[in-house]
Amino acid sequence: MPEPVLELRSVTAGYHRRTPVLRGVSLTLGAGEAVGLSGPSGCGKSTLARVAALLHRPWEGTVRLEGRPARGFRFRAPREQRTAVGVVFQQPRLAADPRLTLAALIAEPARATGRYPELADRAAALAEAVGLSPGLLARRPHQVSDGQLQRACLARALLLRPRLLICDEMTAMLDAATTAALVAVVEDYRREHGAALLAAGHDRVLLRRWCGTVVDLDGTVVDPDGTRVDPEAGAARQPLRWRS
Ligand SMILES: Nc1ncnc2c1ncn2[C@@H]1O[C@H](COP(=O)(O)OP(=O)(O)OP(=O)(O)O)[C@@H](O)[C@H]1O
Repeated sequence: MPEPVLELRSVTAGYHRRTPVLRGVSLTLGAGEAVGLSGPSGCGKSTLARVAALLHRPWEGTVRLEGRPARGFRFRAPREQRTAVGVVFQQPRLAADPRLTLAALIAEPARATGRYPELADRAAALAEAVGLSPGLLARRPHQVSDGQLQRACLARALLLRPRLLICDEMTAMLDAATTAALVAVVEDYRREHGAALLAAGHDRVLLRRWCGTVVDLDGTVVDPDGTRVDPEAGAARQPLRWRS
């Protein structure tokens, strides 16, 4: 059996020691699997996404990527683990260097890993796939809309061909047309590369259509037709324990 792409075991994490946001959360994501993460505002979806992306160090528990324990978080995360995960956040403006043109923004991971010339064609192809014209690619973040900037952020997240894509409320600020376009780009990418997806969001309808399986952070699993698979866990507000 292949190793899961992502495995969180009994993760406890937060920002203030006395009030952890995540308590004993476990989640396993197999290769090619798509799981949606829902739950009320402030329940810890983004925190979980950041732990999984090695951007936030948990206080307890383990994080494994492709079978290997996380060897560090944030700037200490080793490059091969960091680049195995692509992340798109809710607010593109907080995730984009305002000095870069959109073309340079998309190519940023290639430059950071010394693979720029090699991946220049792929960066251009991704820019086209997300619907950015050459005119828009020459602009800087303050000269484009949130939706246009988010398109660039998605292209950037896919550049190094991550095995796991984490979309943390990627479409929360976008209109229906942009949402549909970006979801389609993610789906094409996953079909082509067999990548796994962890998508956090408020829009249960979109998450169900997109991911098939949606898990509430309170432990409730919701299957594609909206039925609660495990109502007991939800009622008891058990920590999330999702294993496919
Ligand atoms: N950097 C931070 N410092 C301190 N507290 C934080 C920080 N980031 C988040 N929190 C707190 O942690 C809790 C969980 O936040 P998180 O953003 O993970 O929730 P969420 O489920 O993603 O919420 P939303 O759906 O509103 O985006 C909240 O109470 C929030 O106020």
